Amino acid sequence: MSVAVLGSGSWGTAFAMVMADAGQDVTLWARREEVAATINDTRRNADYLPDTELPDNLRATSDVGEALDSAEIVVLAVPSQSLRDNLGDWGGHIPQESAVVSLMKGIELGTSKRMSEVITDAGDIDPARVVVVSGPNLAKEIAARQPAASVVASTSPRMRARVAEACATPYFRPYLGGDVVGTEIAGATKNVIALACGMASGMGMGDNTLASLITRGLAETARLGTGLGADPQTFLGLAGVGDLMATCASPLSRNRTFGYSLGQGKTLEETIAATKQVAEGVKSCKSILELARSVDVDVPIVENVEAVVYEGRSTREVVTALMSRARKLESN
Ligand SMILES: NC(=O)C1=CN([C@@H]2O[C@H](COP(=O)(O)OP(=O)(O)OC[C@H]3O[C@@H](n4cnc5c(N)ncnc54)[C@H](OP(=O)(O)O)[C@@H]3O)[C@@H](O)[C@H]2O)C=CC1
Ligand SMILES: O=C(CO)COP(=O)(O)O
Repeated sequence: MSVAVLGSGSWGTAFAMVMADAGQDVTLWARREEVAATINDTRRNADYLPDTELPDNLRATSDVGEALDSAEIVVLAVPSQSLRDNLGDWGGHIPQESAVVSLMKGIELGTSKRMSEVITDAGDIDPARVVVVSGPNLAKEIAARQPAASVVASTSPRMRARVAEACATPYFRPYLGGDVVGTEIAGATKNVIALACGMASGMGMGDNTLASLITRGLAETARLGTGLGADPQTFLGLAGVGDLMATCASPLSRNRTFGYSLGQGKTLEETIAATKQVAEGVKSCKSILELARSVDVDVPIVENVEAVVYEGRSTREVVTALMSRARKLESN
């Protein structure tokens, strides 16, 4: 199959490698010409995955028209907040019959839209063509070809089957799903919970704190998702608890690392300056909070992370705020 992957950061490159390993003919679009040239010349993405040798059936280009030409699957792997603008530039080139895959885990600022909604809006794509891939998929581990599983979700059985078939390898196992809303809410919200876990670790807190944050983080994620019409089962699966466990625990997570820096007492500005890759939760905490308020769902961990990032609250203050909330039933 002919596949275009638009975005050559950590996950775009690693997922392009997965699809090439699965036997597809893959073209990876890089916005900088020198990145495309280096990939073609050295078989490595020196900026993002320098230790990974990329297969020969993966080639790079900085010409989006060339990447998209006759693609049967178009994979989008750019930061969530730039997607709308990118689609404004690319929309006309996306082939009519292609499946359009979102790898992004974020919610758009200003509109509180999920990435599949941005794709249908800004790219003028039929929702049935959109497929979301989400799960515990830290790019560096996938690039090292360590076994992992993921959810390939779409309302269209045909489109999700096409994408799952195209990315199945001995080390990457796709599961099929129909709950696009739940899969996207799980993926975006876990980044904010990972920020909170990083903050706690940076402050020196141990495993009880992390387990409490992960468990209550899952509860508020599921509450938000079901409030938006998602299937509650999704949150117990790979895109839910699976991705939460990987991201909240791993030093490879950019969101966890960002939170850790704040927990250690670095300022927001210092932390942003030290962060070279996208940590989606930093922006999405605000859009997720707005989304939750729009459906009257309580998301206290998200709310407190947002207070640190956008309102200058200290990590100590938010620990006190979370621990002194009114008592309630665990199941509520
Ligand atoms: N990394 C991971 O482990 C995983 C990431 N994801 C999700 O995948 C998405 C992409 O993440 P990831 O690849 O890791 O991000 P990275 O930060 O590693 O790479 C971002 C990529 O987007 C490009 N880019 C940045 N700004 C723009 C813009 N305005 N227009 C077009 N391209 C732009 C960058 O180009 P340049 O190099 O020129 O700056 C780079 O190629 C995120 O939503 C993330 O949450 C999902 C699962 C796993
Ligand atoms: O989504 C991820 C793993 O599944 C990657 O998380 P980070 O963006 O925090 O690195």
